[in-house]
Amino acid sequence: MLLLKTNEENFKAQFDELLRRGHMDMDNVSKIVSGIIAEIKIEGNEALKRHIEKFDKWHVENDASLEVSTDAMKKAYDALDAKLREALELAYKRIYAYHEKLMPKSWLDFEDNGTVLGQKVTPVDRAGLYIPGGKAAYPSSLLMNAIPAIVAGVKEIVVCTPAPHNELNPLLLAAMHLCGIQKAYKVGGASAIAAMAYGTGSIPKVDVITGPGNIFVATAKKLVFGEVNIDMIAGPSEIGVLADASANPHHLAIDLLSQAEHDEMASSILITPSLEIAEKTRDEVYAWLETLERKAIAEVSIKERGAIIVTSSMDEAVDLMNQIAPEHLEVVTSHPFDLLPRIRHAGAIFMGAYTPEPIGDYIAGPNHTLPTGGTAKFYSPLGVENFLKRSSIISMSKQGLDEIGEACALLAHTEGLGAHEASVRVRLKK
Ligand SMILES: NC(=O)c1ccc[n+]([C@@H]2O[C@H](COP(=O)([O-])OP(=O)(O)OC[C@H]3O[C@@H](n4cnc5c(N)ncnc54)[C@H](O)[C@@H]3O)[C@@H](O)[C@H]2O)c1
Ligand SMILES: N[C@H](CO)Cc1c[nH]c[nH+]1
Ligand SMILES: [Zn+2]
Repeated sequence: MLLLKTNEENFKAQFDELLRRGHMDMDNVSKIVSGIIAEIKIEGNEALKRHIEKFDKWHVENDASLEVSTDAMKKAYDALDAKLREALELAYKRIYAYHEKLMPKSWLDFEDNGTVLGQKVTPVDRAGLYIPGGKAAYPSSLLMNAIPAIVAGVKEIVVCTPAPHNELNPLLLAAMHLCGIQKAYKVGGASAIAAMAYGTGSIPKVDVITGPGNIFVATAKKLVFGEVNIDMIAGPSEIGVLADASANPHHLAIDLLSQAEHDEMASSILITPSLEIAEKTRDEVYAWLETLERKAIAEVSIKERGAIIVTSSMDEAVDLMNQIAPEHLEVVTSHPFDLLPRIRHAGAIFMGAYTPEPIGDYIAGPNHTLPTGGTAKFYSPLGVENFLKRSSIISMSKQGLDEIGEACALLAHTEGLGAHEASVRVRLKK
């Protein structure tokens, strides 16, 4: 794990290199992914079956074996241990309640002259949810993607998730039952994204694709954008931590590893003005690492994309963190809310010593599908709005048209668009 100091001569070059490593280099994988997309476009299910055999290591007998039965979902739900079911349902309720608050409204505004302006909010007809499942199963991602779609009122939800060796995690199946999923397919990676973007014999074409995934998934979403809408680029997980001398290095270290264990390409960066916190946290990272089941993944991630930066002030730490724009940002300082106004770019912000990032991954309520690779500078967390679109409503009264029509006709005339001008002028009071 790199330990950098901002007062060192070559800091700027080292920081730029760190940013470059953290920001996903999609160009390298886009050739592979373009090939996969082209095969799905041309061959549909036949290409899907080949890709599943290659990447998920099972033989697909026929088209029907791509489907996950609702019966299997119900059986998994019924077989859940009572405590686990309670935990799943608590997560469902909290995520649902949070996303209900995000719901934008249709509205109409009545002007005195009889003109009515407004907006109509409508869910998309069909949404495709990608639920990752290569290195680990993500029942939590199923909740995080399905619930906003349900709250938005999407009628048809399609789920794609890889099933390595043709096996699906029972909690994932149970979560599908809880969310009332009717259409789910055992397909992963770029093939799944292409299948939902273009449609195959089995998988229907959708209007929007949401959900996180590895670099192949993130790149595929970028490449099919335009054919369908996408939520964002939500690739390998990231955590940034801002800490002062009040923080507990034992806690900071395991928080950094919580994201490193997702993927060799995950990144974890602590920025602090305290050299003591920096050094102790680095030692704690290596101590914790030995205890992890997913040590092999976390070790690569920490080695290649892990860093601790010591700054001369907290202001400088915040500035650097804004440049990184991490997916998750923990603020572990004695007065975290004092820093909030200065924090500009992060997918989700976790405030204070008792808000470990994983509480947001599973149960707090806000969405864990978040922008990565620096894209928190312009993307927001997944929300109901990703499943909705707005139509504007305009209704002019005769008086209303008389009041603003002349100005409109003049603008149209000046643009040289005579039909536009006449369409308004022909209705105006003589
Ligand atoms: N940003 C977020 O909101 C968020 C949330 C949860 C998880 N994640 C991330 O999701 C990712 C999950 O990754 P995963 O790999 O476990 O599952 P995944 O479902 O994203 O990817 C598995 C699929 O990748 C494809 N694949 C694997 N190797 C390939 C290769 N060499 N060439 C082409 N395709 C290949 C296969 O089709 C496989 O089915 C992690 O990076 C994790 O950090 C991000
Ligand atoms: N931290 C991930 C988002 O980057 C979400 C997740 C799901 N399960 C555990 N973590
Ligand atoms: Zn996580």
